[in-house]
Amino acid sequence: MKLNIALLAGDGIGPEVIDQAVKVSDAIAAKFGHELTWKPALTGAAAIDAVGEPYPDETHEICKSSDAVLFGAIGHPKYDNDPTAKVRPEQGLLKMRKALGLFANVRPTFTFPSLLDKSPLKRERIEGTDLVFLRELTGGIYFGEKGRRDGGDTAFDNCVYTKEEVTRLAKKGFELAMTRSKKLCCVDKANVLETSRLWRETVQAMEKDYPEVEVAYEFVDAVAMRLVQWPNSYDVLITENLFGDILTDEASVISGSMGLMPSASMGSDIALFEPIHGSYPQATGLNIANPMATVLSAAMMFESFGLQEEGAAIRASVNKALAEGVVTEDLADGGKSFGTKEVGDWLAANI
Ligand SMILES: NC(=O)c1ccc[n+]([C@@H]2O[C@H](COP(=O)([O-])OP(=O)(O)OC[C@H]3O[C@@H](n4cnc5c(N)ncnc54)[C@H](O)[C@@H]3O)[C@@H](O)[C@H]2O)c1
Ligand SMILES: CC(C)[C@H](C(=O)O)[C@@H](O)C(=O)O
Ligand SMILES: [Mg+2]
Repeated sequence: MKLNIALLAGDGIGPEVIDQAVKVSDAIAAKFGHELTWKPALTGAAAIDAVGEPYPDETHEICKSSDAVLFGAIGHPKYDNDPTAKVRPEQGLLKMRKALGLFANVRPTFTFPSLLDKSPLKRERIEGTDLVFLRELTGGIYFGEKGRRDGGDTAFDNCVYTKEEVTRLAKKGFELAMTRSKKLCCVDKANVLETSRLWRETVQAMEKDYPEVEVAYEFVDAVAMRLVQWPNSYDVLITENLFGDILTDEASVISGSMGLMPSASMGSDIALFEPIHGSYPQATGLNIANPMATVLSAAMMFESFGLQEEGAAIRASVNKALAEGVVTEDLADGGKSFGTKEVGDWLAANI
């Protein structure tokens, strides 16, 4: 297969982890006879520095004309520590998601056999965990009207959802549930929020179209607790943008590290693949960041093209590295660790 992939490395550890995902993907292409063409493009703080905006038109054109996008991470402390900055790297990420129509963010949480005793949660709690969040990605409080009034002393962020936005995300959730254990959990705050009541009523109305799917409705605060208490009681979870952002970082603890969890953002045309973590600025240039979340995002990318064997080969290489202790310091428990690049080299060599 010939594939053009837009490559948005971004900031902080973004370029380091992206390099490893490219290396592993190139090893896959060589082994399985594919032709990958990488199309690098600017985003985030790096794009602001270069051209004054975090998601330039040129980057958008490159994304649109590619078969998929592989994304590292964006964000820089100079913006995090300056709440008054008007142009921010994160705006680029949000603009990109909206412009590419990436409304469904698929965030799986799973465990790795060799890491079951590395999680801060007990083995018997996490063993067998294999759940998927479908996080709504282009609506809600992230995209509602925001601003200040009263001379700047009052701030507001509106949370807005339309029935159509809920329906298209929930449809993906029901469809995914049908391919798995037919269990769907709608996570909301319908006891308080009007937008959540719209979510609940919309999902309830869709139940009749999927009679085999058992739907549970749970409040987000309770899910935050049960997720770490009984993670393997969940399978497919659908939720709005902000709840999904928070719960998926929490869920990464189950696997053992933020540096392990991949994601796919789907729309009607193009899909984007990215780790769920950020630019981890403290690690920039130190060759210590875990590249596996980005490498596994590349596995999801191959699988999205129907290339299951290719995805499986990447997952097998990651599992082997974890089992043999070829890990970055986040998983080394103070013992022997390898650099970002060395883990990437090992993964590519073991494809
Ligand atoms: N999708 C994105 O690009 C994205 C996601 C989250 C945060 N951000 C941005 O990243 C910057 C830093 O945010 P943050 O510190 O809250 O989140 P972060 O995900 O960058 O880091 C949080 C913590 O997770 C761990 N971690 C993250 N990635 C890791 C990796 N690859 N290997 C090992 N450990 C890893 C580290 O302990 C780190 O301190 C901010 O500017 C934020 O806006 C971007
Ligand atoms: C950086 C930020 C805008 C982003 C989000 O909140 O969606 C990040 O936390 C993520 O999870 O991709
Ligand atoms: Mg996040």
